[in-house]
Amino acid sequence: MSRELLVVQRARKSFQTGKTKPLEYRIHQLKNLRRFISERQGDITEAVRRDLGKSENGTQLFETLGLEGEINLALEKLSEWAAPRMVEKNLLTISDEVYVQPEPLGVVLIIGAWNYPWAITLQPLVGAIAAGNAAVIKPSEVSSHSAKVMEELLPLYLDKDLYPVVTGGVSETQELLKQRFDHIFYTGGSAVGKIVMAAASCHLTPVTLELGGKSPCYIDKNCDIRVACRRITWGKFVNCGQTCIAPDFILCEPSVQSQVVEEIQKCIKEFYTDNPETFEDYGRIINQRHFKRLMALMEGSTVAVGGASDESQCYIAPTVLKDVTGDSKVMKEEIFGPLLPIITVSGVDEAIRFINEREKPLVIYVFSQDNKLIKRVIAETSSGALLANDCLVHFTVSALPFGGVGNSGMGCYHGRYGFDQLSHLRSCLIKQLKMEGVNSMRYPPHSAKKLGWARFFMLKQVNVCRLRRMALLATMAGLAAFLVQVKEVKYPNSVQRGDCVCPPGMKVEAGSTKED
Ligand SMILES: NC(=O)c1ccc[n+]([C@@H]2O[C@H](COP(=O)([O-])OP(=O)(O)OC[C@H]3O[C@@H](n4cnc5c(N)ncnc54)[C@H](O)[C@@H]3O)[C@@H](O)[C@H]2O)c1
Ligand SMILES: CCCCCCCC=O
Repeated sequence: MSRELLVVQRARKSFQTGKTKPLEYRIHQLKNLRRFISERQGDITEAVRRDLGKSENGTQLFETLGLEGEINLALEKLSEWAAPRMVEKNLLTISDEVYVQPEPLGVVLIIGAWNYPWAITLQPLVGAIAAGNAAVIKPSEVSSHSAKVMEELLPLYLDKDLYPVVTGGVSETQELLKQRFDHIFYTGGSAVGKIVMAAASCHLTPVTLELGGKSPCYIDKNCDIRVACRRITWGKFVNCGQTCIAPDFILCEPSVQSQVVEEIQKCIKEFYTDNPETFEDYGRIINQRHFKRLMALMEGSTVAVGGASDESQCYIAPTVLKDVTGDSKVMKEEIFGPLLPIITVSGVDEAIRFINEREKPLVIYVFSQDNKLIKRVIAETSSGALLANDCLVHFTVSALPFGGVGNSGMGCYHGRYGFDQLSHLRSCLIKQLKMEGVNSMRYPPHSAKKLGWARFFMLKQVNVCRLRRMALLATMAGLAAFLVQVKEVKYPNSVQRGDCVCPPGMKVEAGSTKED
């Protein structure tokens, strides 16, 4: 019996005891997860430094801050998210109890990626715990230090049977994928995404695939190019470009290309100094395989900024490539590193065409002062998300579903979306055994008359909230009418001005009510 099978069996057995059902239990585990992050911040930071060369503050900013926010939100909203959700009814079900009851799915497999090894692996876990699931956590073997710390320390805080960490590489992941799960939440590249989905299909297990792709960034020539370039430089070179939502390439008109290059060059210097290699807030490429892949991607393109590298350090300087074309090597795959190609287009029409000829990206970025142009790009393209005049920040908005579309993924999470993604939204309808007569319209023998009634009863939607509001208004109106009558009896000579009723003894003057 494999270790992976044992772990999944243990998680399922524990889940089946029903201990994750009470919200108090989930809250307790979420609080423990929060405590893990605060008490073990040092271990986390050190692991990420060793994996990706990130600084302490950088790790807090990009790995654990968002995680804390997601936990806090789940703690605050859990009772609301988990409560029955009343829905609109039709006339046929008007007297029934009709609602959606979120319920846990069972055992979830979370497969993480290496680029933000904590945020990417533990954020789905927040949703899994909140929704009342067990979860097997498989961190990426590529960020090996983070995986080790997660394996050693997380069980000190969370229930070991319900939330086990399984480390290992491809063979361990494939062994896990043979097991039966109730949901698989995978973050990583599209090629492995297909392997995951194929494996899931054997058990008809639903999947969330958080994938990547080439996210385009269009700069309108009429925008504030200096500000645009600051935000793009930040979004691209943070974590050395190893960010799923980093702007992959720039599209702009030829007339602004050199200004864009100049501004980005200034920002690189301002953010990372003249020598990013020795600057603590500029990290490293994860490993030599990716280093070599990135160096090869540059072949055939003109370096406008940067280009320096050191293989022994897995260092590649923030680099801008100019006059790149759609056929260049760097445009053949997701870059996922600190190379920023610029492709010139004749304007927004060509930019939209260029985007639509390719796979649907995780994000489209547009920098423009023209709201109509932004809305046009929204209307004429498709992507997981669209951001105008900034980069990355949508990841921090828990109220927005985070996820891809088409080749950039399926399903979404963050905040309530994470809870819903890992819940079964169960339809519940509770009817009484009374009023059987109403049902005759749907029983055989069928007739045109019965069909007419069925049309009326089934197609008429009733908004219960509106109905309640109307009932409340009617009650208030009734009450007001009653009070007026009482007053008429008590103060027969009272004066009414506008909606103010004055008892006798009060004289009404223009703009005020005065006592005699
Ligand atoms: N959408 C998002 O939220 C998001 C976040 C981070 C990264 N990404 C994407 O992830 C990609 C980078 O990650 P990666 O793919 O290099 O990560 P990776 O190599 O760490 O792989 C991800 C996971 O898949 C497993 N895996 C790898 N090969 C496998 C195989 N043959 N069979 C079964 N399992 C296998 C690994 O063990 C790992 O746990 C980029 O495309 C990036 O855009 C997306
Ligand atoms: C504030 C930005 C955080 C970015 C996290 C991106 C996750 C995908 O790689």
